[in-house]
Amino acid sequence: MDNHLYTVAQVRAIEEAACAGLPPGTLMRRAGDAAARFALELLGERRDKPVLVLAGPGNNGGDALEVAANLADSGVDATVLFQPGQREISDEAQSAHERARSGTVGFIDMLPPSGDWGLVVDGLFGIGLARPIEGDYREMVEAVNAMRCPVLALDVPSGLDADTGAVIGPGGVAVRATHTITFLGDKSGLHTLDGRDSAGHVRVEMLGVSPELLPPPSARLGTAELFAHRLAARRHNSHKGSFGDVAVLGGAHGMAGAPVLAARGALYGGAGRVFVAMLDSGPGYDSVQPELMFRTADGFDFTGRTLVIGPGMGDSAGAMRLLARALDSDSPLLVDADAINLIGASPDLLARLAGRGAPSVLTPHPLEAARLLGQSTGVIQADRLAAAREIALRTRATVILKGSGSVIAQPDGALVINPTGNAGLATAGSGDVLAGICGALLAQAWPAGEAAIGAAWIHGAAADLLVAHGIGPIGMTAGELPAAARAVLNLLVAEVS
Ligand SMILES: NC(=O)C1=CN([C@@H]2O[C@H](COP(=O)(O)OP(=O)(O)OC[C@H]3O[C@@H](n4cnc5c(N)ncnc54)[C@H](O)[C@@H]3O)[C@@H](O)[C@H]2O)[C@@H](O)CC1
Ligand SMILES: [K+]
Repeated sequence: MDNHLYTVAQVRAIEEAACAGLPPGTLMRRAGDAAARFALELLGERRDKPVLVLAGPGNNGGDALEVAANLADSGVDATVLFQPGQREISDEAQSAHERARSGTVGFIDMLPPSGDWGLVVDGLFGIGLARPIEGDYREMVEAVNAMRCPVLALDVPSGLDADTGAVIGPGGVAVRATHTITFLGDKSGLHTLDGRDSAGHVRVEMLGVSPELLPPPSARLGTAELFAHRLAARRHNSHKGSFGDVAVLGGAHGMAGAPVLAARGALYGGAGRVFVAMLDSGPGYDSVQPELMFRTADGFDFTGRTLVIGPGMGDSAGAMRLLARALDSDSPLLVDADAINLIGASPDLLARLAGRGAPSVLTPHPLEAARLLGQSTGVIQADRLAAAREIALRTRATVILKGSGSVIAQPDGALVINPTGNAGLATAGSGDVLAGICGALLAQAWPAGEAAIGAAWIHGAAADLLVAHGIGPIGMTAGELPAAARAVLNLLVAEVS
């Protein structure tokens, strides 16, 4: 399947199974063929420009040597900088080396100070990188990252952990590629944390391996197909009661903006009616969005309403009481921001969350996730998939761990990485809007898992739509997201109707 993600251990197992039925070197040759074709595509009209191929000490370097030989066979001026290590290279890489040497490939042993390359192919390290990149290799990576031309990474951008998306450190570096062709299965690390910046556009090349050899994926990449069956055109004969009520609970004194943004997210996400139940006295209405109904949280009836709790809620005793009441309710519940911090500090609130019967979604950013697990943010970011899964297991809730490549984890351990969105979302209030959109989907009776996957996808696609119209990423504001999310949602519904 297109959206399956595998761990490095799984890819190694796929390789082993595939190799068993093939003559030696077959997979490397296939990788070299596919990557050379991709390189030619990227060169396009600029085939007269020289291509620099960096080949490292392992089989990733072998792939690179195959690419160089293929490019030379196609008439491209290919130059290889081959940097073997202390150890002997594999037989396959040795054959690739001999092949490249026997043709018109040029070999250099250091990078020229300048070069007008049409493309750089990064074949320094793949899934076998075991420690931070240092010395000559580091200089090569830094030189590539300073170049302006397209960079095609083979399998994995050198320096990146293909499982976690972290730059392998301490003090490591990673290639920032414009494109990555990844072999024998897509990998989670290309899509979260530093993965998106390092990998660029990812193409998956299965090297002709039979689908029967593939294990169940360890995670999936989010796609609209994962929630498309929840998208339905609205019946003419419907009314506001048909699409559920959302109540945003939060808004301590001086913090009314966050719940209002969440409420707008819920309104544009299609909820029938949206309330803002303020902890402390706040605005009586939103002059930009007068459709929102303001109430005081004290005594507000939760019955039949989807609750979004936390935006701008603070950590007062009143906030804790309100949260306990929401957790004990039968309402679908989205827990965000300050409410997550309160749960992180209180085993009692955590137990109430884990014991809920109604759907629950948690939307922590890495710092909130760290508080929940009693860890540092560094530990969370070092393995975002593991952290999201652990929170989902402990809370029995669906979790959206926000950040580049948000990770959605279900209590049964299933993982999805959201592929939409851009750096414009790194702005105050964008998380509040996400919470509101997810609340709206819950209110429209989407199960928690699909609501979380759908909300993350739509929220990111809204930001992508804004960028496509020149609104961001720089200067994009959270207040611009709800209307864009509405456009995305209606486009999706039109596509499936
Ligand atoms: N796994 C597969 O099925 C296939 C793998 N292929 C390629 O082979 C790659 C994996 O090959 P390898 O296992 O040889 O791994 P790599 O080529 O990623 O690198 C491993 C080599 O680098 C050395 N090394 C690791 N970290 C280092 C560091 N920081 N500084 C210096 N040297 C370091 C190791 O000692 C070893 O020699 C894949 O990423 C892919 O590109 C392809 O040929 C196609 C098939
Ligand atoms: K690489």
